[in-house]
Amino acid sequence: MTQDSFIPVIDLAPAREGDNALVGKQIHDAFVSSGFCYIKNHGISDECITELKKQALDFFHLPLSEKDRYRPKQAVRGFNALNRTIMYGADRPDYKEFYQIGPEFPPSSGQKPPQNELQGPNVWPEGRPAFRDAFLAYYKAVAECGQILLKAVANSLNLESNFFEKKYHYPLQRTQAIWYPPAEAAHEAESITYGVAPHTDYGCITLLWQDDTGGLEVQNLQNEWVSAVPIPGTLVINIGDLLCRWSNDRYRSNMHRVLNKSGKERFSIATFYDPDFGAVIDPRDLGLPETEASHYEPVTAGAYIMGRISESQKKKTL
Ligand SMILES: O=C(O)CCC(=O)C(=O)O
Ligand SMILES: [Fe+2]
Repeated sequence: MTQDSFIPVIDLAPAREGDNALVGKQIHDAFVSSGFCYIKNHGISDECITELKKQALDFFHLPLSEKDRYRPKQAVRGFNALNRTIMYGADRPDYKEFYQIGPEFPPSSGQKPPQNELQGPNVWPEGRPAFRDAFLAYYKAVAECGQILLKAVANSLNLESNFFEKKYHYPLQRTQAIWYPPAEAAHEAESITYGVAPHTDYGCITLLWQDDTGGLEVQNLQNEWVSAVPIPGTLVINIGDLLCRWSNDRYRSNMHRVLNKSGKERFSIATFYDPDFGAVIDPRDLGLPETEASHYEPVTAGAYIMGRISESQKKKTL
């Protein structure tokens, strides 16, 4: 299998027009083997991406003391400084900074979802309305792309096209602007400092925009690292452990990592597009044949993701 077919480029345009069959087939093949694909015609405008990149880089280039005013009180909001996140199983922190936003549910919306650590007010840097506008515009645009993508994923699993819609009323969407500073000193001799240490994602689906620096690597079927090279005009899509579980292990939640060897800064935007806090994830939803036992008990998306976050935090030595 060539690297190109291992992480194929899939055109989302037919699915945007409501035709999910071809995209569903391509997604099926990609998620069974690598768990990764690129999508083009994702619908997020260049202006939207460029503006968030500009605003976020302006912020990341500020002195740490200024950025640190927006350190999260809650696990999933605001600014996270260099050397403060450690991947489960890793022996040292990731060499990255990130700024994260998530679902808010303002009282004016009239919606009363369950309150928990994954939902709540976002943190915004003072005096930077353009930062907030750019982040929120991207957050909305990437959610629209996620909804279209999930219809095709439903098709790929022989489910009704609105299967995921019913589990995504108040999605646990976390979007992170991620900055990997230049890291020459981080790659001396025997010691590797990862931008992100090898891991699988926790949730269902991840939509990633990366700049042209490179550094994202994915494990192939021989457990070798292959580069997910930047392809202009695309997003990288991968599935996480929760969709692997939901698919009764049909789909692969694949190991990946970031190694910024460029000597330059790298910028990416990761969106973890996950179901409602209370959505029940049960492999039996797939209509398993009688001969196929469900590999997992039902679990709610919120309990599962919170469990994974707190497990990873227990291992923190920071
Ligand atoms: O920045 C990237 O290219 C990937 C980041 C990633 O894998 C993650 O945050 O889970
Ligand atoms: Fe990841």
